[in-house]
Amino acid sequence: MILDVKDVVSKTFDYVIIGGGTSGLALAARLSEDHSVSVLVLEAGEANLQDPKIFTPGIYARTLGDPKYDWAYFSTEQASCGNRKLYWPRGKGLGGSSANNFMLWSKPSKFDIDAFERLGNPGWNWSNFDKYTKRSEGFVFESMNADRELLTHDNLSHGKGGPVVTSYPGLVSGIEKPVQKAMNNLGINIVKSVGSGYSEGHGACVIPSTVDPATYTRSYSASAYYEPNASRANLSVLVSAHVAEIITRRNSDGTLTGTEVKFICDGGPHTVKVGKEVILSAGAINSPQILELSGIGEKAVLEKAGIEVKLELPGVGNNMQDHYYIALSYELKEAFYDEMNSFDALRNPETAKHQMALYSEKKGLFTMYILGLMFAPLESVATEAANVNKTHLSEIDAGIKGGKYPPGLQKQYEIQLERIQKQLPSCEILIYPGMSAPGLVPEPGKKYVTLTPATNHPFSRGSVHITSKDPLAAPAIDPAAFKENYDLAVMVETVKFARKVVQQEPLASMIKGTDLRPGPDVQSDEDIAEKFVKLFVSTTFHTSSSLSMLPREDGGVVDSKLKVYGTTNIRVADTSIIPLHINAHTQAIAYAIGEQAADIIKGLV
Ligand SMILES: Cc1cc2nc3c(=O)[nH]c(=O)nc-3n(C[C@H](O)[C@H](O)[C@H](O)COP(=O)(O)OP(=O)(O)OC[C@H]3O[C@@H](n4cnc5c(N)ncnc54)[C@H](O)[C@@H]3O)c2cc1C
Repeated sequence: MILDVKDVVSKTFDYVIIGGGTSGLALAARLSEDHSVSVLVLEAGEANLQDPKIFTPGIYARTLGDPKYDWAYFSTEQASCGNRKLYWPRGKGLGGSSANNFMLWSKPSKFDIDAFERLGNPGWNWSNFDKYTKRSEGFVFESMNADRELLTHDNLSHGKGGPVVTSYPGLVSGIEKPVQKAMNNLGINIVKSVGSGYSEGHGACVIPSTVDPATYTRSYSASAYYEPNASRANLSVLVSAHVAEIITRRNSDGTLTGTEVKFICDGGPHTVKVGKEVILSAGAINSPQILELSGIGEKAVLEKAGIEVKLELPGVGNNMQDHYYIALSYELKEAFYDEMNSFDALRNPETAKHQMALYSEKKGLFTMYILGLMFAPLESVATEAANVNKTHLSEIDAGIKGGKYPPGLQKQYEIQLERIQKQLPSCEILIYPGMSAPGLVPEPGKKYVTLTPATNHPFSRGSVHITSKDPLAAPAIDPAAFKENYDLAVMVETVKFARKVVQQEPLASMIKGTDLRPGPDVQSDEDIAEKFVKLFVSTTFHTSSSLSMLPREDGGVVDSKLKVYGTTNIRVADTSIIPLHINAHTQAIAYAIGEQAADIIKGLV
């Protein structure tokens, strides 16, 4: 149940979970299945339960930038992105980023998950990942979905009984098939599903979203893991409780034990006592921030911020990775308006009102969500792949041979080079039915389609660190996007491929003119990089790895039991533990991490 601050202050809870987000609530629900233990979740945001802004597909983006739902961070100035500060949304409130994400449910390739184990983490492999994602997923194949030729799925790659409901949309836009066919003309396979983990799953596909088709509302960690268990006497939640620090005791062997958690609520600082463990699930931006505020991290960072160094752990806040995307929007020809549904219509208040009335009958545009994706290796999208590899991977190779990289990073790079050699997918294109290019405004009455090229396996590594001892101050997020030239080159090639796709039939005949941005004048690789990618690229919001699960000597922060090195009872369970990024969107893995963490803490694995 949701408690009042006075019911929490100075009390003891066996497990104190910091952050009621995607992984945090999955973990809280599983731990509280054991009625003999008490679990407290401290969430900085509000409860926001049963909030139409969160649960209505079609208007989910409206929570972005609103401080009630979004931390709305910005990165530091990025030299390789036109000196821009990139907007960096993170979900705030119960559900965390599962409450404001775009709801796509995607799973990576087996190779990417098995890489976790190869990097020194026993038990973090495909077979366990598959087990835990299936434990969280409740896939529903809704028979009312008409287009069975498009809406393929691989029954075996979905969980059926889990609390997070996934489904295909009630209304399909109609643009996916022409795009798939256009991609197919360029040699991309149309595949039944990419969820099985095996590399043959590459290609153009459709994927489900976390929407319950019984109501066409978002299924997210608050509705799936918290609300059904809210009446458990041993599951307590305090919202609007901003955690400032984990208070620790030093043991005779030099290790630290978390004894209390300090948080700010109702204007004042308070503490709660830790009975057994404290688990950080504040996400890839805020979990490192809280560790640093607690005196655990890189010495220089802590000292600069005026924080006493209690435990030197240089990996904290480093090795941060992300995916990046850019949008190419196209106007559709009027002749195709009748057969194409696009989100653009919802910008008209009258149409939105009409569609909302249809939504109450589970019909119309509010039951439509993003569906089409493509995952492919560089070789499938770029005729220039061999050149790109030769030019830019030789820089990485030379760095490895010259001992430029620390040993932990070198091991990650060796795996990344191997996956490139095996031609595993790292380029992605998402099909958005409508205009979705930041800063571009659609003309009323018109319909658009947007292709969003994205890159999944950057060599660049960023960081997130505190710059002050004020727990309410935003940390400095430095993604170091395109620090490695290879990452920029892959993005440029994926953009070029997307442009080729729209020149293929049957899509070509449906498109009016060229991309609205960057437009026909921007053609050379250099121009695409300088005048488009660097100026308009965005995070895909899949920030990871800022508290990497790796051996300590490889820059790791947590071990394979998710325990922070040098501590006896502080763990991390969220996407910050991912040691090497994956070729999938990250909510499925965030749930799987919460599930696996619960089994670890319960001593089941
Ligand atoms: C806009 C957006 C769109 C996305 N779209 C998709 C998508 O379509 N598909 C997909 O698979 N993935 C998507 N993602 C990514 C995915 O949602 C996230 O990777 C995942 O949800 C992160 O889970 P987490 O548990 O690590 O963190 P979160 O879910 O972000 O949880 C962290 C929680 O900790 C709380 N917190 C932070 N600091 C404190 C503090 N000091 N004290 C107390 N509480 C604190 C936060 O408020 C939050 O509730 C998207 C993400 C965003 C932001």
